[in-house]
Amino acid sequence: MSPDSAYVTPAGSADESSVPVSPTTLGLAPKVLLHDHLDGGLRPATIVDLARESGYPDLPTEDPVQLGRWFVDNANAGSLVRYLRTFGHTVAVMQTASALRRVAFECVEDLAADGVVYAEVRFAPELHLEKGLSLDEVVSAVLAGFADGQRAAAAAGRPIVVGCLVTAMRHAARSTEIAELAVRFRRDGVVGFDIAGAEAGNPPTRHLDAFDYLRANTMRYTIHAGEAFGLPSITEAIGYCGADRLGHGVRVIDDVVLPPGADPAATSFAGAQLGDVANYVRDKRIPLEMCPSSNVQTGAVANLASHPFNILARLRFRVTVNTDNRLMGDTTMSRECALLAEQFGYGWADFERFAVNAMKSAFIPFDKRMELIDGVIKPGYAVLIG
Ligand SMILES: O=c1[nH]cnc2c1ncn2[C@@H]1O[C@H](CO)[C@@H](O)[C@H]1O
Ligand SMILES: [Zn+2]
Repeated sequence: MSPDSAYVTPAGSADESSVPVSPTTLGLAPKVLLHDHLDGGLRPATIVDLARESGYPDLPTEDPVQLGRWFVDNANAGSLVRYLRTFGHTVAVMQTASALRRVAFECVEDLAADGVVYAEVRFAPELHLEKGLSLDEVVSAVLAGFADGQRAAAAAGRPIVVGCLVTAMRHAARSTEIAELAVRFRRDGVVGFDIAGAEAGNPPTRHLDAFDYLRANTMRYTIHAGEAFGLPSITEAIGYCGADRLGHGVRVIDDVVLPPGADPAATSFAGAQLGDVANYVRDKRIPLEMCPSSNVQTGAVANLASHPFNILARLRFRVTVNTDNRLMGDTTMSRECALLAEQFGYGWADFERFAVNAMKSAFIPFDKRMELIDGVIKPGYAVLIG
């Protein structure tokens, strides 16, 4: 998509003083990102540097442009399991404190440059122990990089607040240890916990001890659910495991019956019938961390046009827009917004709602969320709406 192609905001959704919604202006809008993987967002040139430094011999190419292409091509796999294989190369070069700190710093720099004002970035500490770091050393290195990045972004006039989520891999058996790690670092920048990895065959109920521990310690958590696997995974994540948010959650649409012939890009879905699970998710305002491009890449949806984002947004589920993996999707937060604008005709009021939804759903304290909503997000969209 060319950076200059502007869309026409649908008639009636904005007045004439409004700045047009385009990839460029979306880059300026204050955005809130809740679902972004640290090991899915490296700059290709950094991977090449780190591979050279550490003697990692297995990169498919040392040309950063071709390497970036390689990740996208291989992540366009139509299957979550194949998509996840590409992480072998990024995780391989993130095995020292200095590499982790650099990747975390650059992540914050890239998000701030894209107009993200609040982000929760996640990664799985257990994957970064190959060269002898301890779990605590891994988390400390990443938090140091986030702190460096936030200082640099503020100095550059693009302030951003970043919280860290620690992820446990759902096929492994370390989730309680990782939950304890999250709680241990709660005063230092870890704001929550997550489980990720191949969904089929690894239901969230395998990790009930970890979720019990987190709740007993009043720590918040999200669960990747309803991405590669259907509604039962969502039912487990919320009903048995008590997830505060759902990573993706797209399959909640399986519990919504639309009137015959409904167009997924419509502006209203009057007459839609929600089942018990969909009602529970909507009634309890359980945030859906939706990642449009990633869902197409893994085959969770056939294409963007058939993505349930718009249906769920119009039915007033608490939808949020996210990147998942910027490297594998060759994407950014503003690009994900631009794709949605193009597909579903969203204007600034919609993007403001998605940003406020995400900010309300963040795992930082209420007063900090309100500061960002009232002090940054609302004034930012007021300028764009005109
Ligand atoms: O969309 C996803 N679904 C499930 N797991 C994922 C997704 N994206 C990344 N990871 C997994 O999370 C780990 C920690 O960041 C990554 O190493 C990858 O295996
Ligand atoms: Zn994810």
